[in-house]
Amino acid sequence: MATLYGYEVQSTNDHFVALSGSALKKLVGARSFPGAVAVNTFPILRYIPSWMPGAGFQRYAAEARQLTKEMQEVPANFVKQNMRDGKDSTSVVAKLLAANRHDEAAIQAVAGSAHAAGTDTTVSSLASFCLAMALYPEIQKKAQTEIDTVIGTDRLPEFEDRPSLPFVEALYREFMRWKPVTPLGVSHASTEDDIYNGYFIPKGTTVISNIWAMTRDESIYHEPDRFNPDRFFTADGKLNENATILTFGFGRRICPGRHHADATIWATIVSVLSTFNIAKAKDATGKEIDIDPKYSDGLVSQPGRFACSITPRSEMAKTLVQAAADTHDL
Ligand code: HEM
Repeated sequence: MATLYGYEVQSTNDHFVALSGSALKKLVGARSFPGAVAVNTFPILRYIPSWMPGAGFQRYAAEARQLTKEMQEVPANFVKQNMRDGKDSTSVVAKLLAANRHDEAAIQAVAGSAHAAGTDTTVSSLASFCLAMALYPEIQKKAQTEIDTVIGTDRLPEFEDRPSLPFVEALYREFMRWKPVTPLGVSHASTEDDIYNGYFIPKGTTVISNIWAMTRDESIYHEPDRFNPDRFFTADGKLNENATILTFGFGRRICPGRHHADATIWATIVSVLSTFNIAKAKDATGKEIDIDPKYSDGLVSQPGRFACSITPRSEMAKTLVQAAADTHDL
């Protein structure tokens, strides 16, 4: 929201977040997947009137359309007001509006799709990171030891530190593999007849990339359900060449926001690892609460809610976090 609209999200009860949350629930939920609703397979069904039994998809689509429209318009209006007040010239939408080279509907759609594509996906990957850290404390400790050794404990990590933190890098690759955010990618249709591995694929066929299966390929990932960053190291302890994050998709339509996501997610995990401990939460008797959240179906798969405890690693860590919050007026 800050990059696109120059808007700093409130930590609770944020109006814009609530609005985009309602739209995204419809856009990336289970019904959004090809084949999940009969009309996707039999397009003629779209002529069924919305009042007929079995035409729930019509009402779903109408609600999704309305929410998507609001999700695009409301933050764009916020930018326009800020520009009139002389408060915003640096957000993506402000720059595009000021350049006056595209019509406003296109600008709203570009910002809306970047926001829609980048929000739940990033949140899902960070939730899987927290889950992995709570479930595998020894791996968390190893990453923290690397950070403490390379950076020390008296400053927060910077992007320039990234090449010096190979274990954090492997940890990032591993949770993006372990729980792929988009298990079945985004479907496409073939634009012409094709033959692949002896299979005839007629023009117009829906093609689904099974990212889930790729991340579970035992010939590459031994015991694929185990969270194990060490699988990304060579025998002599160097990061291996397997740096492709499959969950960003492939080819011409690969996620264009992947560099933004990669930077955001890396910066978040390295900052959290350097300053906080993530652990299983405890019940009133002090016993650890087991966690094994169910992941949602749909275009974007997210873990259900789970309890965990997030505590500062030290007094110095508290000071660093407070100083960063003060600098950014949070
Ligand atoms: C963990 C984070 C993310 C994941 C896992 C992810 C994944 C994906 C995938 C699988 C696709 C479809 C690729 C294909 O068709 O093969 C996609 C498309 C897209 N992503 Fe991302 N994405 C993420 C973050 C972002 C961010 C932060 C942005 C924007 C800043 C973004 C913008 C887009 C857009 C606009 C498309 C549509 C591209 C097109 O249709 O040509 N994504 N993403």
